Amino acid sequence: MPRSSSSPSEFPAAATTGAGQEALPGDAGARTSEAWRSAELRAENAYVGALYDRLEDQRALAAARLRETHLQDQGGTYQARMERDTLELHHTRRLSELHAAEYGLCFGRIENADGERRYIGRIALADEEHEPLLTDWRAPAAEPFYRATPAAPGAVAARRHLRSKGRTVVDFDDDAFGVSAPQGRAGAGLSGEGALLASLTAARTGRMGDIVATIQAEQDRVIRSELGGVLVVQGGPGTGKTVVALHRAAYLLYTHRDRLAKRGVLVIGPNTTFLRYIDQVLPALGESEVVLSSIGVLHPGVTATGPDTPGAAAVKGDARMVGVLAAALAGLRQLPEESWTITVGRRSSRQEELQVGRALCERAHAAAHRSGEPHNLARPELVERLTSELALRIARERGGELDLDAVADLADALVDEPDVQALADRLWPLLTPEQLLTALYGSAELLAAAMPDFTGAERAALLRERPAPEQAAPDRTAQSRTTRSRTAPEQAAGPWTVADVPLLDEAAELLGPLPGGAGADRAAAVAEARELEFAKLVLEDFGEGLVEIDAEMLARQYRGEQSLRPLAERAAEDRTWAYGHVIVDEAQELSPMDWRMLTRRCPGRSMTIVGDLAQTGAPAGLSSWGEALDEYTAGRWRTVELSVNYRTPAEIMRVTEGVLRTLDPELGAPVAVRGGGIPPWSLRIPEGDRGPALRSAVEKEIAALDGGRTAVIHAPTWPAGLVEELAGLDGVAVFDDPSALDSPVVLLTAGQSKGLEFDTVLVVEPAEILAAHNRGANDLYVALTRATKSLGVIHSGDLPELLAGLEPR
Ligand SMILES: Nc1ncnc2c1ncn2[C@@H]1O[C@H](COP(=O)(O)OP(=O)(O)OP(=O)(O)O)[C@@H](O)[C@H]1O
Repeated sequence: MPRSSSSPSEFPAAATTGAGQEALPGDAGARTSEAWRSAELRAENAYVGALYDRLEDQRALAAARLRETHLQDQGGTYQARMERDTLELHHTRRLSELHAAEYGLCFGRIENADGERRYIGRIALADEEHEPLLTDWRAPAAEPFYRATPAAPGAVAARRHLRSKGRTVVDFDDDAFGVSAPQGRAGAGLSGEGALLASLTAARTGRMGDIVATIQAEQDRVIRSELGGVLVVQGGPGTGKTVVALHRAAYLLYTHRDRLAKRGVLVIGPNTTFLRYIDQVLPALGESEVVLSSIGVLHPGVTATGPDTPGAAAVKGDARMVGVLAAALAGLRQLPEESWTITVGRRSSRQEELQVGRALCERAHAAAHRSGEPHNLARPELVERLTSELALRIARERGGELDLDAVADLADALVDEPDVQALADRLWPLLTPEQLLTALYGSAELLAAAMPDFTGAERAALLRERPAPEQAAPDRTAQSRTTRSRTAPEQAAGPWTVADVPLLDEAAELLGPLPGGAGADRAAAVAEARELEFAKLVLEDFGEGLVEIDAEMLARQYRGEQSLRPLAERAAEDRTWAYGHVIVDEAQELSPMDWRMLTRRCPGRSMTIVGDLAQTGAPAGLSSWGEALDEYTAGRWRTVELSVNYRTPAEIMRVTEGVLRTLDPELGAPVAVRGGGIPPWSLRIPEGDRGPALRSAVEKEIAALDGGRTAVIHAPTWPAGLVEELAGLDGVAVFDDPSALDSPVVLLTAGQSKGLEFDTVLVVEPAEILAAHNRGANDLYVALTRATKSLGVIHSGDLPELLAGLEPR
């Protein structure tokens, strides 16, 4: 190990009592004495203080380099400007990484039997002779800090967790291994129990924090699992799936930066409130290039805001919708019964009327199909076939010798004839994804033709008789480029719902870009390729170390596209962006159509999928992982299970047992890591006019709260009046409110509470949550497992038998 108690240089020696000394934990007297702890604390503070000094030096250095880069001549050659911008980005990132390490810079150390020790922290620091002072938590050398257990200590003889306030170490816990290892929780495999419990019992802030100091061994195995293939992390509530997935993102970017930084890592969460809940974790770990998104905003240019009935969501999520969209598109490509009449040469003295028969139209269709291109890109083949046949016919009808060059010129001229364009629009309309979906939802006839395998009720669930144009969100720019297309409906069926988004994405695959749209111009693509080659040469000059800068990014910058913008922004607006790794949280909620969209974003199939099948609430959600994954990665996905619940106290988990049994008698709840001391309770309120009764019961509970965050969780079927009754209470925010998580009390449905946690949870009318839909029991299980401290259930009717374990008040 690099730094031992006899380490050189003026850097303070680490605390002197270590595993190499006989006095480790077994010598209880020595280890608990106040004097010994104070001396240890002083030594740790000296060491950590010096680490902060070193951090300051590094910051000053990075800031100076950044300043130097700024001061460089702003002119210069193309290459010089590229180099300067590249360096500027590099130094800016380094500086933000150093700033992110401020809080809890160093949080632990390990020691081997020879007394050699290694300090573990948020980043790596070395002294001026490049001797390591602090090991990055993601480095292989830090792994034993997380993995060592009393049963399998490996080379680790002692481990210490440091607890700090600001830059001061205020306390520490020692785990010692070997013969003198204490029994109890540490014997059960918990690492850094004191630090862990302090973090678990702290009041919630409405934002998830990082757990870098207290990652447990089973979680560390997930975090450091290899990059390739699909890793499924199944675990009950509170087992740390979300937080572990986020740490895995940071770990993967550190370990495989050359492969991942340029393509980025995408994290998918269930909704924007959830994304806000987790959005500070990665920046705190020094990572700003991870894209946080949800299904509802994954298709560029669309933000899902509309609601779906459970029936509509189930149909839209069905894998058969792939065929439905293709059939709907085919249904919009018209053919004449016999023939259509068009007039050409309207603007000249030589107007001619032409009959365009069905056979010619079919040949034009066939030509477009043969191109193998997506719909919009195939249209030129159709137009080519039409105009060349029509030109030939006109030439023949005009008589005289057939001049092939003249025929070709005539065909070219026909392309711009309004009637020919109108004909092409009927035969093969240019379409945006929004227009295709709007056409489908707006026509019972098209739904019937495109959905023969669905029931009448399923088709009716999609029908929107009265589209709401004022809420429509079509791509107006795209539409204006397609002014020739008149066949497609002009109204959109917005607002789009979350379940529409993968359908829009699928439609975009089928349709391809519009002429003139991004990606459609092949000449521009050639120019782009040339610039890309040049940018690659510039990056080669820099050598390694600037891997986070992408040649593509540089090339775009000099095309005037400001591509040194954060990766998150560039990726979010590019539908064809291929991420290096995709992490999906609450993955059990995703429909087959969602999976199709996501796997398109990850052609390399390097994915981490975390979820809990017992919590599936979505109508098209999963009952098994194979349902989603076999189609895309058959035989290439692996599963790990997390088994310890860090969130929910044992008393609350006992109450959930009945609900879990109804979901699946085979399912076992994760083991709660701690008891909470507050027995979960139930309160019956009078049935009659329950609005005011509920209001006053909830109000009383809120008034009795002792700080922290509280959730009031209700059924999704509640009438608006009842929601308003509670939302009107002092300090209560509703889920959709952007500042909901900052409010002391949030009112939300069981489905919305997924992934979140609160100090106190009040579940109101559990029977209604159970009855709300066919996955009501899953929703109730989610609601009951959100609390870190206390759970109360308020009900007017009889309490469901499943909740027999509650103590009536
Ligand atoms: N090793 C750990 N150290 C400290 N806190 C932890 C640790 N593991 C998990 N936690 C905390 O436990 C809580 C639950 O974690 P998380 O939300 O990631 O669980 P989950 O498995 O995603 O839960 P659910 O499926 O119920 O949404 C969080 O507050 C998290 O920070």
